Amino acid sequence: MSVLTIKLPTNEVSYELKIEKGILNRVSNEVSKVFTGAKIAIVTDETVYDLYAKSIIKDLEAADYEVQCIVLPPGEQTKTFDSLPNLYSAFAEFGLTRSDLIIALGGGVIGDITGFAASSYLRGISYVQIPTTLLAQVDSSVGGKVGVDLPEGKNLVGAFYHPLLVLIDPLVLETLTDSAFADGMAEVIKYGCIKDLNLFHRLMDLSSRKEVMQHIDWIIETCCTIKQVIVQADEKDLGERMVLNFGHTLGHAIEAYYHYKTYTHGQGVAIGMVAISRIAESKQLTTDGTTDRLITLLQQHRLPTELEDPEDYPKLLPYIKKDKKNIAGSLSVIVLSDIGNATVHQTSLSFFDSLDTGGTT
Ligand SMILES: NC(=O)c1ccc[n+]([C@@H]2O[C@H](COP(=O)([O-])OP(=O)(O)OC[C@H]3O[C@@H](n4cnc5c(N)ncnc54)[C@H](O)[C@@H]3O)[C@@H](O)[C@H]2O)c1
Ligand SMILES: O=C(O)C(=O)C[C@@H](O)[C@H](O)[C@H](O)COP(=O)(O)O
Ligand SMILES: [Zn+2]
Repeated sequence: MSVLTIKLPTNEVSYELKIEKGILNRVSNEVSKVFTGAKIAIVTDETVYDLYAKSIIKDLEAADYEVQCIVLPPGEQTKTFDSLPNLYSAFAEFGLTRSDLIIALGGGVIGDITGFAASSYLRGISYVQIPTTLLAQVDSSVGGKVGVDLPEGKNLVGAFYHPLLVLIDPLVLETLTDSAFADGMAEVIKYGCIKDLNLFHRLMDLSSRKEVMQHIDWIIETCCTIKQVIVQADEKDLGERMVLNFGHTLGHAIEAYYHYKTYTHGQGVAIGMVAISRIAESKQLTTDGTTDRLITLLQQHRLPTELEDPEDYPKLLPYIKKDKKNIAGSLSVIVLSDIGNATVHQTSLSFFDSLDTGGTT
């Protein structure tokens, strides 16, 4: 088992990320080390419920916890404000108190909405993340960003609220669809781009999902370690943490413009990383050839690199304006100086003037 400890000096929060094949068989044992209450509400989606929730419920009940499972529809459409009242009511009907626990069992959608519900129910109740997608295991379950989407923009309502514990079982990745697996690879590739040339090179040597899975423990640990270091240095996203948003200014705009139906988060980020790199390269902010290297790697891992309809690029501008990194008229965009090195670049909307061609001038 690999254990990473996230320590946040600002408010003395500290929690462990445990990565181990088969750890899902011992949830009650791991939970009992950090939680002494009686009731546990599990929030999951229909797909994950059928695959994994039933045995976890059995295990927790056998350990004498009183368990209630709340099952939401799968997909990004669930990560909205409208899903919250049902969640809060289910917690209240179950009689969940501040000494009880919520478990988020699922991908990033379940982790984000459940974490937000946990942050606000009774003004804050403890929760545990059990991420079941690659994306959630390398990114969304770590670092405490929780929230929901609005039609106006992605993650526009949320909080920083850290879990008590994160349990990562790489075995559950076997049941992901190829598309969901590729979504996670978009964030893995992002880590290589922003911080780790060695990771980028290793990913170039892996061309199939099977090959990636042969190195999955190392990949998850490497990504989580990068995120751990960044989050510890800048928990509230005021500086260095913004590099984790590489590709997201456009990615989030893409998701919102298509009403969270056409492109997944991973796909949006993949297309966003390419477009921003093209623009930055044309402005000599990024080393020549970087975008081509990125495109090759993304395609190798079955990710899109362009919008299907290039005429839609300029339509993203209204959403770019609403990006959370924009403060008092100044836009922060994340650019790579080269692979492995990202910086926060202060600019204005004119940075995106060549967006009508996806960044190609
Ligand atoms: N909080 C953060 O720091 C952070 C970071 C990155 C992404 N996110 C958010 O995460 C979300 C995307 O997460 P995602 O890609 O995990 O999507 P998701 O949660 O929608 O999961 C994708 C699909 O996989 C299914 N699934 C989950 N686990 C499975 C398993 N083990 N086997 C088979 N099917 C499984 C789900 O039912 C769903 O249909 C976005 O909303 C994004 O904004 C948040
Ligand atoms: O943890 C972070 O910080 C990130 O930016 C990670 C991103 O991959 C993630 O998609 C996050 O939810 C984006 O946050 P937002 O603040 O841009 O909504
Ligand atoms: Zn992301």
